[in-house]
Amino acid sequence: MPAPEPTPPASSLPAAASRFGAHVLADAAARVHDMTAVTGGRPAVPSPPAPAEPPVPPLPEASPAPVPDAGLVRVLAGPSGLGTEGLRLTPRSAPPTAPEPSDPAEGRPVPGLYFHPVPEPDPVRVEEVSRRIKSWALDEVSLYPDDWEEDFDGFSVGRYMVACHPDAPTVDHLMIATRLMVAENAVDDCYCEDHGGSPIGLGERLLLAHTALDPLYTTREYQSQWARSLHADAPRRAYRSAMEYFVQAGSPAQADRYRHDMARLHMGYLAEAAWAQEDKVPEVWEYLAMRQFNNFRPCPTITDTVGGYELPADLHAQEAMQKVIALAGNATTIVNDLYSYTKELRTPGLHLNLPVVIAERENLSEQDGYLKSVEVHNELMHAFETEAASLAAACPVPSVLRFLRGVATWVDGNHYWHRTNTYRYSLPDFW
Ligand SMILES: CC(C)=CCC/C(C)=C(\C)COP(=O)(O)OP(=O)(O)O
Ligand SMILES: [Mg+2]
Repeated sequence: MPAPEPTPPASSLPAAASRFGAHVLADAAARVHDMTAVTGGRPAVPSPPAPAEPPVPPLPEASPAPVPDAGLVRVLAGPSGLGTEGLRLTPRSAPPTAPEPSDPAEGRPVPGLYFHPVPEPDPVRVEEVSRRIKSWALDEVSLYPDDWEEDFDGFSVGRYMVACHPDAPTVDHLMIATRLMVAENAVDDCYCEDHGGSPIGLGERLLLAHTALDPLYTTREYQSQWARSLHADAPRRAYRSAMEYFVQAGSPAQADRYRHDMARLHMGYLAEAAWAQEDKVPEVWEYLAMRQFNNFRPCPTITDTVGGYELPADLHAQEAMQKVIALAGNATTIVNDLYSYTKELRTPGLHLNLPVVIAERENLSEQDGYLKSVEVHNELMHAFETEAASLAAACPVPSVLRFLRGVATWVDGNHYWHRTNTYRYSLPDFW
């Protein structure tokens, strides 16, 4: 992949530097000027079995330069609520967000949900990603037995990832996200949920699988036993292989960011499992805390790797960015609670999700628990957009702006996938 063209930092950098600490922004600006350093020292795309790249039509958003397109304008536009006027960078009359899909896929949105439509994902890319991910699943990691094929296809991971990463420069970049998404779901399904999962012994399984992401370093005798264990089951094979590709494509800091996000995810799975073992329905805030960890966060936070650039670690670590990421992850995950509500009602036992927990803990009907969850989601989305707009204004470094745009696009693509995945999800009859 050719290195992206360097983009000069925005002219307001000195003003932002006075608020953020000159060293942080000076470092960031230096890295933005030297974007080739980001991809120049390592392969831009993973090298394990590298199939030939088919011709992919260039996408309108493929430019590495964070020019304010519709997605970024929306981030920068911020919310419209009381007291948010000062945070908005574009006038309230800013043009509408994303174009309406020309040939909309099926599936209706949750009534009253605050979301942004996305353009239909590029069908050429969807087909190619779908073809390659199946070949990876079957030939490289032996992910599933024959009778799971329908569920694998019904998950439509190609459509999901193409919708969430429209700025990926190549299909190889999209595959980085797609493998990880499939591996993450294999762990959830096989260790925690419908495909043989259980809360019993989950801590052990998750910890051992985590070492496929964050390797064990030990004595020679035990090192080889550990290395063999990574091939022992489908979730570990998938984590190991997907991480190998990711590490080759990203920087050490990006890999470390991902490992940290996955440790968060595994901690969230454990809290959910503990409540299942105890038959406990947590308080609503406790559920929301668990769901901030058992969360889609590891997916939007790789948007820079998939986009072929890097958000520097110090800009990723700043508190305002962490808040934006957490709010985005929480909004996307409550979207899952809403769209998967009926699927989860059908599973044995009480499957916790926000509508169920609100109804139970606040003595509401199922319908009112659901409708209140829609409001919770909408407030999270507005808070995400407010905080993103505020950060974009305060720290207008090109990689920050592009990352914020990538996270916002992921949020919208995630909603699109949930809405249109009628194989997996259906809405309750509440309206
Ligand atoms: C892709 C990824 C990081 C997933 C981690 C957690 C996860 C599986 C979700 C946030 C989705 O929630 P849930 O387990 O409820 O999924 P379904 O409702 O079964 O689709
Ligand atoms: Mg769910």
